[in-house]
Amino acid sequence: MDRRTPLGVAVIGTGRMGTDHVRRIDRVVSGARVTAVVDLDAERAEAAAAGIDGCTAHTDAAAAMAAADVDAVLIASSGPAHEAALLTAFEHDLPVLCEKPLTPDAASALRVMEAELALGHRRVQVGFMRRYDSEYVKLKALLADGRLGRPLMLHNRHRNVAGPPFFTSAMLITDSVAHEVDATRWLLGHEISAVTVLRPRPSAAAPEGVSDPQFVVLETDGGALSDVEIFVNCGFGYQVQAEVVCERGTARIGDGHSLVTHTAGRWGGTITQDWTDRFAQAYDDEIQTWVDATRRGEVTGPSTWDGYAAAAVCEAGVRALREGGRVEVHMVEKPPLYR
Ligand SMILES: NC(=O)C1=CN([C@@H]2O[C@H](COP(=O)(O)OP(=O)(O)OC[C@H]3O[C@@H](n4cnc5c(N)ncnc54)[C@H](O)[C@@H]3O)[C@@H](O)[C@H]2O)C=CC1
Ligand SMILES: O=C1[C@@H](O)[C@H](O)[C@@H](O)[C@H](O)[C@H]1O
Repeated sequence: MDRRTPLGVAVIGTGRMGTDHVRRIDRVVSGARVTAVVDLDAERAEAAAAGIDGCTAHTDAAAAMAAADVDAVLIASSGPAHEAALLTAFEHDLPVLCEKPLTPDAASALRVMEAELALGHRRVQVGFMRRYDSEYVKLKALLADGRLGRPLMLHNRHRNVAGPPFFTSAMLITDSVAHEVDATRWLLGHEISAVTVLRPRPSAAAPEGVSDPQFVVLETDGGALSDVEIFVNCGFGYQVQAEVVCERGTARIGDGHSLVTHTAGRWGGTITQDWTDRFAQAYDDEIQTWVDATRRGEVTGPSTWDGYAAAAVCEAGVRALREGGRVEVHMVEKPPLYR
């Protein structure tokens, strides 16, 4: 595309994430503008379009994607709606940034991958934004330079203040641990081969019938272990921490010590309360990188394969949660397009 023309983006889904991405494209990143917004809830779509010059509001994603001023699509609808939006975007051969999860299960992720393979070129970047977080980027670089030796274990903690009311035990894995699944694969460069889920007694803050917290153990094909404490009703803050244990040392991120105060006989800092705060820089860099690559005619970042792999691992995790024991992950062979 002409480098002087901003990329026209249709944002599908204007709930919490979609509205934040609309703001980001409109006010933070360069080289793009929001030309259409879509939500099943017409009032939400209209509210998101209000005040943005030339932005139209729709309730039907297909109508928005057919518009002449739409060059690319950002999907931020709920997970089960992603597949239909992705397939429509492929019909128009439009580049897509799709929020995680790519789709909620491995079979639908595979259908999306097959449709992209039929196009013959990559079109999708999946919204695994931790790959753009400055702390995760530093950890990845440290592991890549080999100074600490081979990684043996990765300890992850993922805590939310309170899960949404519709969250089930399985969603702790498919919606939340999905991030650690991708971070583990990306940091270590391994595929995940088996999943075990252990459950302590539920917190009194967990809704009736929801297993929260959970302790998920991921085994990798490179012989490493990655464990994840997921606790979505911890009540006190939003914390995402990771510590890698290597042959010659350890490295840790996510302690949130950017400002520590000492006063009145106490010391301390603040804890972020949600992802829009903790990962603000990561979302900004993720969307800017997507816009820049799309304007160059390239697709970079987490691919449809990565979205499929995460879905397959999470599906094994949900089986392990329900049936107990260790469940192996089965995936199709990686197609050459994603190697
Ligand atoms: N990367 C990250 O850290 C985060 C990612 N997410 C992901 O972002 C996506 C959206 O999550 P939230 O904004 O929290 O949800 P939300 O429930 O606030 O918003 C979803 C919106 O999509 C709309 N929608 C549903 N089906 C639709 C369809 N077929 N066409 C058009 N609109 C449709 C709903 O009406 C709603 O307004 C999910 O995939 C979620 O997993 C959410 C939170 C953080
Ligand atoms: O993706 C996200 C949410 O969908 C999920 O529900 C939260 O647990 C995560 O922390 C957040 O990053």
